[in-house]
Amino acid sequence: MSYNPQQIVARGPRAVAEAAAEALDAEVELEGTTYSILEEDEDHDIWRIDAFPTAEEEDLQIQRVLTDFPELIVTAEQLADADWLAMALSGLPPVRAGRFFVYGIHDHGRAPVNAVNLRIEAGAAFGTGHHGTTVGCLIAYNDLLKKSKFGRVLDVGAGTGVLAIAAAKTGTPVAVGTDIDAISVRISNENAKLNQSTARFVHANGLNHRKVRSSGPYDLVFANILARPLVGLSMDIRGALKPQGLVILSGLLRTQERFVKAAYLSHGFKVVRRIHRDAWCTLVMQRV
Ligand SMILES: C[S@@+](CC[C@H](N)C(=O)[O-])C[C@H]1O[C@@H](n2cnc3c(N)ncnc32)[C@H](O)[C@@H]1O
Repeated sequence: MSYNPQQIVARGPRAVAEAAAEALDAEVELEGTTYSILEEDEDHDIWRIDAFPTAEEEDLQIQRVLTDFPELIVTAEQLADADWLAMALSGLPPVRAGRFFVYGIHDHGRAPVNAVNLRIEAGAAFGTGHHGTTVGCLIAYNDLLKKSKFGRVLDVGAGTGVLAIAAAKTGTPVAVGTDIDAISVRISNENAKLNQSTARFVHANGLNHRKVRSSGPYDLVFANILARPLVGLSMDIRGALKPQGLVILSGLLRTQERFVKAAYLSHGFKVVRRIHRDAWCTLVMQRV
């Protein structure tokens, strides 16, 4: 029987929600699972995890991990088929991160005149700007832009394309993105057109594509994936960067910061900055 997609929501205090997020991340079988952790109610210390399983086994495994945290109140809602993720995200508010304002169709008309407006439709791709990792990348990039311009930017694991589109909309003439997921590549290219940006996306595992090689070397690489693939890609990212080039790494939990940092330090990078957001860490590192 086919699986009816559900949205699993778990609410509780920050420390418990963060511990549960770490437990989800530690499950190898859940490596590809889409979930987010956000502060819902600051006054009452209520944080929430939203998880979007796509198969029965994944659903059961998420629920099993969450039962180890009895302080969390867990609910599950049945979602309609097809564009279930877009539907789940359609009620989300727009996000402001530095100069960037990320919004969906439902907030068309609310885009401020003094912001770099990024209209991002999620469909089945990750990266509406609501996740701590995406926000971390946008904030890091926003601050780098105060001092530098980036002629060539690569976005590894583009999702909706939000980061490469942000680069193209802030003066980067060459912005290229890759994703291992063909649907994300299609959505990213659609979002690039929607935003009248020159960013272009190709289907690739990591940096392994002719267009990635021919468009480099890069001044800046974004890589918002997960800790283990980030470590695996560290040599390729170094090879794609110009000397003194920067990489913005995200997708790692705070608890994984040391592991990822060590790999990049050993390949000739230095730490420029780190940003903590929710349970997540964003690292800015420079090729030395
Ligand atoms: C956490 S999302 C980030 C999306 C977007 N860049 C953002 O910041 O919101 C990670 C994306 O990386 C892609 N991905 C995972 N492993 C990859 C790999 N080895 N090569 C390319 N893309 C990969 C996933 O398909 C997913 O779309």
